[in-house]
Formats: sequence, C-alpha cells, structure tokens
Amino acid sequence: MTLAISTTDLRRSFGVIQAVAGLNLEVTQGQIYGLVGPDGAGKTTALRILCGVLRPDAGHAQVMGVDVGRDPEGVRKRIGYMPQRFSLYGDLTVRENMQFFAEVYGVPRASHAALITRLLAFSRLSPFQSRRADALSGGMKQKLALACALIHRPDVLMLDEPTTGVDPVSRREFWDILREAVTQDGMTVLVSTPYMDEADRCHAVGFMRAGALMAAGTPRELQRLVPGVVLEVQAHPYQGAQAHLHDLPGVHGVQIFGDRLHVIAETELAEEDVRAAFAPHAITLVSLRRIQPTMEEVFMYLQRAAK
Ligand SMILES: Nc1ncnc2c1ncn2[C@@H]1O[C@H](COP(=O)(O)OP(=O)(O)OP(=O)(O)O)[C@@H](O)[C@H]1O
Repeated sequence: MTLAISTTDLRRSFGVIQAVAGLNLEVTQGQIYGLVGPDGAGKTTALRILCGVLRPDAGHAQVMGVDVGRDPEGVRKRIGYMPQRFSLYGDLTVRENMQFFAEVYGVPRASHAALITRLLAFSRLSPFQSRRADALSGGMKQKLALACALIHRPDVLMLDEPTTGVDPVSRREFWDILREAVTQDGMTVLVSTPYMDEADRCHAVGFMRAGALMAAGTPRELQRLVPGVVLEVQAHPYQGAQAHLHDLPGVHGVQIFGDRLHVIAETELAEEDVRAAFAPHAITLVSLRRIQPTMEEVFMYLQRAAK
C-alpha cells in the first residue's frame, strides 16, 4: 500500500482562527478519497496546503513523496488542482481553454492535439469543442475544468467541491468520468464534497471537523460506527407514520427518504409493535427491513457525537 498523500500534525491559522489544526491524513495511491465536513471545517485550507499554494504553519505534508513545504513547485508539477472557482476563460472555446492550460502546464506542443482529442472524448465534450466556455451549462463548465486540470496527466488530482450547484444528472456523469480517470490512469483523487451520495462513491472518506479528522475509513467501515440499527419503513399514508414511529421505545430518530422512512433505533423493531402503533391512526405498514446507514446518517451521527 503506497501512500500518495500523507500529512502529519498539519496546522495553519488565519489570525486567531485555526483552519487546519493537527490534520493526519493518509491517501493510498489509486484511491478516490472524499473529504467531508461542515462549512469551515478546514477542507479548502487543507487542499490549498497540499497543492503548494498555501504554506503550513507547522507539521508535514507529502504528495507522491515530495515534501510540500520544502518543494511546493515539485508538488505542483505532479498534481492537478480544481479550486472551487476554477478560472476558465469565458471568451475562449472549449478546445482553446484546453490548449491554454496545456501551455501553462508546459505540456510539449507535439502532444497537445492527441491529448486534447483524448480529453474531449473522455469528458464527453467533443461535440462542444468550438463553443465558448461562457455559453456552456454549469455541468459542462465543471467537466471542462476537470479536463483542463487533467491536461498534464497528473499523478494526483485535488478537487474542491467540484460539483456544487451542478444538477444531479451532470453530477453523476462527472463522477463516472472521475472513476474512469482513476481506473485507466491509476491516478489518485482527493475531493472535498458536501454531497453524501458522492462520499459513498469514494474508496475512503475522511470526516473533517475543526481542522482535524474525526473519523476516516471506507464507507462500509464508517457505517459500522453508527450504533444501533437503521430500519427502512414503508407505510401508507407515510406522512403520519413519522410521528408514531418516533414515539416507539428505543427510537432515536426518523427521517424521510423519498417515499420511505428511515428509523434509527437501539435494536430492531418487531413488526407487530409497529402495526400496533399505526393501527389506531389507520396507517398500514407496507414493509419493514434493516438497512445499512446512509453516509448522510453516518455524517449526522458523527456531527452529533462531536457536540
Ligand atoms: N484566507 C483566509 N483568511 C482568513 N480566514 C480564512 C481564510 N481561509 C479560510 N479561513 C477560515 O478558516 C476556516 C476554515 O475554512 P475552509 O475554507 O478551509 O473550510 P472548508 O471546510 O473548506 O469550508 P467551506 O466548505 O465553507 O469552504 C474558516 O473559519 C474560514 O473562515
């Protein structure tokens, strides 16, 4: 298991604010590692340090064996970085933007055409290569930004909330492209995201809070941290069911997921007890089964546990 990224007791403050406060992060080569956490947890600051654009106050960080503090230039050559506000050139076309970034990253001229053709196909942007970046949809802009960040074939890609504000279909497509990049090129990805369904698509996830990791592991490992059980309930009509489930002994929370309810309880509920609670209110129990907690539930549990 070779580490692509590692940090030891990394720290960075802005005045009295400790944005990164003792971060110990380990990302294995070839992984998609998701960084999640509430606003202000320090995700952006950590990414900026790892990209060599911000100096840490203390601690160590290595990217592909290169020390970020000692050789930020060496790190920048090996990585692709897509900040929250990635600067595309609105009056340049899709192809011209790619060309521009190829120049900036010092990609040899002779390989520009082949690389751009590959990335256009890869990012599903070939049909739009002559369109000005300004005229692209939000999802397409993000795909173009991704293609530009990949133009110099980096070993490690760092993405800061790359799909925020993008519609769900484009978000899924963006992630399919990302997965392909990792599978085909063996790249490592460190991505911060506010979306828990995206965290679920990562090989490993780190929950950041107050500048440090409070939990890290595979999505399955993190699910096991949630005590008790999660039950999925289908009931008809389900609107009233929520309150009555809440009243059952041992139930800690009930959430609506589409047309289903997720019940977080100390132990499994007996079907007859649920039916008995529903009966006086003319609510029918359609199904009851135990499920794995979603990453959203893991996140909420960790948030509660930290308070
Ligand atoms: N350049 C800066 N100057 C002053 N304070 C900053 C600066 N950058 C970040 N901070 C502060 O550091 C803390 C961590 O911010 P950071 O942006 O790293 O968190 P985040 O987890 O990425 O949150 P978000 O998702 O909102 O971007 C916040 O309190 C933020 O206000």
